[in-house]
Amino acid sequence: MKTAAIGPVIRCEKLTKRFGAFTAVDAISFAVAPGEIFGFLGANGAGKTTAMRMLCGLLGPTEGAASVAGFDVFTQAERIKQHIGYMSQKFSLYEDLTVRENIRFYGGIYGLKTAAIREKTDALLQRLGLEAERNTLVGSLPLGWKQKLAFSVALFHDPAVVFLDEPTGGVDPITRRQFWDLIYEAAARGVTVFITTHYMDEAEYCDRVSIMVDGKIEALDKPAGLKQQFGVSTMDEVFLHLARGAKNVE
Ligand SMILES: Nc1ncnc2c1ncn2[C@@H]1O[C@H](COP(=O)(O)OP(=O)(O)OP(=O)(O)O)[C@@H](O)[C@H]1O
Repeated sequence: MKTAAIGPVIRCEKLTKRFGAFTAVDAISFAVAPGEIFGFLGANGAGKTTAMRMLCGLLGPTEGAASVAGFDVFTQAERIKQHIGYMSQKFSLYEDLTVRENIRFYGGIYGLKTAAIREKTDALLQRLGLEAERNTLVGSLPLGWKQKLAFSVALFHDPAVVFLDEPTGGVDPITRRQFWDLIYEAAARGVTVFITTHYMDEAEYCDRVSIMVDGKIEALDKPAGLKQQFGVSTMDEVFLHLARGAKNVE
């Protein structure tokens, strides 16, 4: 289900969220192109999850404007939910269901027909190299495999955009790199990828990276551009440079 909209798939203009007197997301503006891999970085408490929840149609903004896949976050939140995939830190696969049962369950939730689910399941298992594990309980899979499966399930209904909230927590850089092969494949098919991460190796893999500090976007560019801007050689240093001045660190 791709959007017919031409131009940015995600667009924010001074998007703001206040909780009482506290401004968690402070007038952020940016646009993300179709097929782009957009890294959304910031220290704990910077406001990333709040911003992401607004873009997913899960939390009403206070002010500003934003659209995702051509739908308005204020008035068309339900339409947004149909056109996005979402993978949270604690991805929502059922540990006590098998690989195949999980895929069938989510395919059903996304409204796919049984025949389509069967066909797509076979293709998915083949792509992930999990054919032999189709009847294995998800709870007994290694964490890296669960993450890959959760990502694939988030893409099962062919969304225009996939939001990934720290999708690779707790695995080693090699397993993260394998996960990123799947991200690149999805982006090459035109899926827009919006990803939060605390791993700077992952920041390097993004097309562009924004860095949020105390609710504001303090920097946004390609990784090479950010390093040049701050006169440093790693994304770690860029991040430390910006996050050091933060007030709302949790
Ligand atoms: N429902 C809420 N009510 C009041 N304050 C909130 C609420 N949700 C978030 N906040 C505050 O907003 C700020 C931003 O939180 P948010 O979870 O968006 O940060 P984050 O950048 O995603 O951090 P993390 O990396 O830890 O997930 C924090 O200070 C948090 O305490």
